[in-house]
Amino acid sequence: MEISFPPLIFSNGDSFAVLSKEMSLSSPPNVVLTQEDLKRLAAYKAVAFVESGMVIGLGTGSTTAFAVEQIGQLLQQGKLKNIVGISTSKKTQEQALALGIPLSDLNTYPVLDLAIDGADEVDSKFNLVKGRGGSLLREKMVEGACLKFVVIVDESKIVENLGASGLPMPVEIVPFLDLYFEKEIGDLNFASDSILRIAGVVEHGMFIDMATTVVIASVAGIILKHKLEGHVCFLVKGEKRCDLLETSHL
Ligand SMILES: O=C[C@H](O)[C@H](O)[C@H](O)COP(=O)(O)O
Repeated sequence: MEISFPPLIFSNGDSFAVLSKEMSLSSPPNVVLTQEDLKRLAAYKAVAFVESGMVIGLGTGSTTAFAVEQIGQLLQQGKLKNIVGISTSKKTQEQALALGIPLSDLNTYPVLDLAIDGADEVDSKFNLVKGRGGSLLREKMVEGACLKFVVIVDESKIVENLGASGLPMPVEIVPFLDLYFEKEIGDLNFASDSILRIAGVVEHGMFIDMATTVVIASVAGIILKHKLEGHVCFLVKGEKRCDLLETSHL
């Protein structure tokens, strides 16, 4: 769906400037984009993939909250119609209901058109670490059932290899346990199998080969990476440039 891009909001400390589409995108205000600004930009870009009639997986976290908010607003404005959301957490469910987004579940809709969610780490092959915000199992169930999975992150989430951040790998068990790796994770599938074999483990936070698109918001612009189509679109200060690259370069 082609929707008009919402005004870009640049913040600098306490002051915010709004760059509307009528204003020149080639000369944005001389302000620094905060991480919140970047999360919002990535989220809004992902919502452009939402079309009327779709069943949408609604992720969890501070980045996804901007996307849910935007979907709610587009529904209220009549720019989106007949959307059904499948939420991945109680928090997202509450936000979606407050915005008037109709919700359902995987029993009713076993296949979703699209899911939008944030991530804690994204590697060069679109593998993810998720769950540091406390949601993981429902995210994996919902995002494993969608045809397209758009991941929205600011540039701080990009890593060479999963585990590079040194932060805990979320593993859902009873009770909750954080699993630490001493170094970056090499063989993701081996690590996954090993963790899942531990008694009591329900699921872990590695989302291996699930994401189809990653939207990365950086101070230089928005980068769209599509895994299957094998190309990268750069949106730098509103100017769209598509470069054809081999998937292996992504
Ligand atoms: O458990 C939380 C989810 O996996 C989030 O999508 C992830 O932690 C990223 O969250 P945020 O957008 O708040 O950084």
